Amino acid sequence: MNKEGNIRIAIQKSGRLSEDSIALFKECGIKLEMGKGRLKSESSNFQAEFLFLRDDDIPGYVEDGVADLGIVGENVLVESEKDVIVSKKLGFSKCRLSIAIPREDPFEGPADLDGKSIATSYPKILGQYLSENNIEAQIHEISGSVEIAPSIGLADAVCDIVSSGSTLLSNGLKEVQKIFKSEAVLIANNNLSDHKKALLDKILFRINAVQKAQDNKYILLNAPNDKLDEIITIISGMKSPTVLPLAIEGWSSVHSVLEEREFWEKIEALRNAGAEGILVVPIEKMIL
Ligand SMILES: Nc1ncnc2c1ncn2[C@@H]1O[C@H](COP(=O)(O)OP(=O)(O)OP(=O)(O)O)[C@@H](O)[C@H]1O
Ligand SMILES: O=P(O)(O)OC[C@H]1O[C@H](OP(=O)(O)OP(=O)(O)O)[C@H](O)[C@@H]1O
Ligand SMILES: [Mg+2]
Repeated sequence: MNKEGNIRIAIQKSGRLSEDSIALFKECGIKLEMGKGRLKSESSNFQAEFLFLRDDDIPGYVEDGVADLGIVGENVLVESEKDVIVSKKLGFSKCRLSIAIPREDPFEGPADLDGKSIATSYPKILGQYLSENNIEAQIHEISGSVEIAPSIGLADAVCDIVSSGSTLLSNGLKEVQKIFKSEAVLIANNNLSDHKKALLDKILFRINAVQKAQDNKYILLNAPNDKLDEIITIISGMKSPTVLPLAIEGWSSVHSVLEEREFWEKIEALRNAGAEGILVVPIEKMIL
């Protein structure tokens, strides 16, 4: 394999993004070895080299071209103010940045934050929110364990990552304002060579197939032949459903693809239309 031709991909070494980033490349059929303490690894079956880094460093490395691609949370990307291309939203590590205050404090609206101090690791995103809403608050930048700040008298409020809300709850805080929605994104350097652009396209093609498969289910069912027309309109599938005769006279087997988001409504409609023996199975890859 041509070493110069490898596309360099930066992923988080360990943390909330690591497992899903590694799983994504595996599902795309791109092998990557991870040894203990190993910070760089070349794929054995794709022209790619992986760098295992702290997530905060990834946008800068991709902007500078030290890495060609990277996976990072939108929160870290926007806070970094680096100039890179967002190639794909990846749908994992979904979270939000929110302002939270002690549970017992009253809160009528964002104007209540005027004159308050807010601890955060995201001073730029918070600063933007405050200025857009004409709130004069003091930003107190800290690098971690932000939720502790009000209880030790460091700040009146916090602005940090929230997902389930359990960290806020266990620190006596309540979420009062969501200011930014985030998920993991694949970012790319602005000046990729044509060769690397072609490798990125290959990766994106595979990611799309993996994501499409995750959003869809394969469905098999039995139906009396006089109900086929109605059933086929309910599950039209990728082109049209496959219809095969059953050994028993007057019945057919119908195979199709269903989108996860409309799954339960369609199942109900199918049952009402006379479908029986409905089987639903996951799809591993889906190429349109
Ligand atoms: N509770 C959560 N639920 C979902 N996503 C989260 C959660 N916490 C963080 N994230 C997302 O995952 C990213 C990485 O979080 P993590 O806690 O691993 O970062 P970190 O401690 O700064 O890691 P590093 O050591 O690489 O600097 C965050 O920037 C955010 O996008
Ligand atoms: O709303 P929740 O589901 O409780 O998640 C939010 C917490 O998750 C993250 O921390 P993490 O657990 O990754 O630890 P860290 O602070 O060491 O990064 C984040 O910094 C919040 O503290
Ligand atoms: Mg970090």
